[in-house]
Amino acid sequence: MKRGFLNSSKAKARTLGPAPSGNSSGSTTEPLPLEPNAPARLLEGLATDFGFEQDPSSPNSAVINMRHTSLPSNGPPDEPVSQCIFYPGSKEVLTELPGFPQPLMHPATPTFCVATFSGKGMGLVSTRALKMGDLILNERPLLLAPQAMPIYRPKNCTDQEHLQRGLAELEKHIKIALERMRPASRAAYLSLANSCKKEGLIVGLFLTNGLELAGLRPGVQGPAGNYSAVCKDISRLNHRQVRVAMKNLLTLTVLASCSPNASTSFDMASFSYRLYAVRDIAAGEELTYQYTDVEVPASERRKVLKGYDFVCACSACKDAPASDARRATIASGESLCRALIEKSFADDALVAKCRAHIALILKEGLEHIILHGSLIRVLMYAHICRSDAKGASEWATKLDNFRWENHEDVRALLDPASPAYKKHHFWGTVTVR
Ligand SMILES: C[S@@+](CC[C@H](N)C(=O)[O-])C[C@H]1O[C@@H](n2cnc3c(N)ncnc32)[C@H](O)[C@@H]1O
Repeated sequence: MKRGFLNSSKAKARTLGPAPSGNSSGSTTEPLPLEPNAPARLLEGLATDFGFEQDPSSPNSAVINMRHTSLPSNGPPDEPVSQCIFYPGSKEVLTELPGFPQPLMHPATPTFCVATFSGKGMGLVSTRALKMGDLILNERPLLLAPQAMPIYRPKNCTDQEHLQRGLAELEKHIKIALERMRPASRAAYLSLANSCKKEGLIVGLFLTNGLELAGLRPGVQGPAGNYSAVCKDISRLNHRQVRVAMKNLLTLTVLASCSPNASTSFDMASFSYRLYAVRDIAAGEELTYQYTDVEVPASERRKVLKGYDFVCACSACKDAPASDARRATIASGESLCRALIEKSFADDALVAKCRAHIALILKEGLEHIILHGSLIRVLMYAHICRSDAKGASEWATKLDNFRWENHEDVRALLDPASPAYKKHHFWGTVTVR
């Protein structure tokens, strides 16, 4: 999953993109009656599903038959049913997964609560100390919808008109999804923050609170296949953290950050987001999430965050020249990984540079970025190549904590005495002088 909430209004306009060719159609289907809050129905599986008929009298509406689907869980009756507005084929991507939908997995003891923050509205706060890699929560979306509705674009339609039509189409579909929601889910959706008031309540809430989800539209890469998911709790995550006084543990202090302390992964099999701590988090710390690419300069981040109607006052934004320089160096780290791989991990100077790069990443509070995991991986290999199981297992342990990322399974390498080391194809390939 690509991280980040929806981008700025400008970027949203772009995601409406060129309209696919084909027949035009509209949503003529009457909304289904509200789903009764009946557990028995939940267990019937994928209970309700309907497509949209073509409407030749409405040539400017959707050109693809979107499918409204309720995705119930196989878990306890109070687990939310997700209302989904699918492109054709997306539902099948999910339902063909073994055991779909698999149950959610929850932390053994509660990890967070919702609190109100001055100037930021509500947010999430840790209620206990968390370690890097700890699961904070696992949540199924209230609503999943395309980031932008595929609509027909007449020849002389301006960008602005096209955007407005797309948003109107999106609103039409979200209204149907809201009518199909259980009352508690609908109330949760409607209680979220709206920083896109110009777009109206229904769409504004979607744009403010959606998390991008890619890879669910068969055969389509990029924005035209992307969805956005709105969740009850994860959508409450703010972008910059503050520390709140909790049980007299901490005083109120504004901490750094375009440097989030939490990150998500989307698990298709349970159709849910998992939120993980990306570094150790103290009890009472606000949980934060990145809304925009944090490797770009502060001025670019500011433009995106303007779409969310706030100016980030974190230390990286405040001391932009120094932080931008460090982040530019960090962004160049991919070439370091490549160079070390090209040298078959044998170059000690490159190994030292990778370590220094990780130190810089930690200094900037960018533990969650993909590059951090990549550097740890190449260092783990460098130790395996030098027949150093102890050193390698320390990096493997760090990599194993990257639960928010899909990386190779390193569990067999956590114990330095594991026989997996001597069998590893890199074992002993570099001679230590
Ligand atoms: C996805 S919502 C986050 C939850 C929201 N605070 C609430 O009350 O539900 C995004 C909105 O939260 C607010 N927000 C998030 N991070 C912020 C920050 N660092 N400073 C000020 N406002 C922030 C902005 O209004 C933003 O549009």
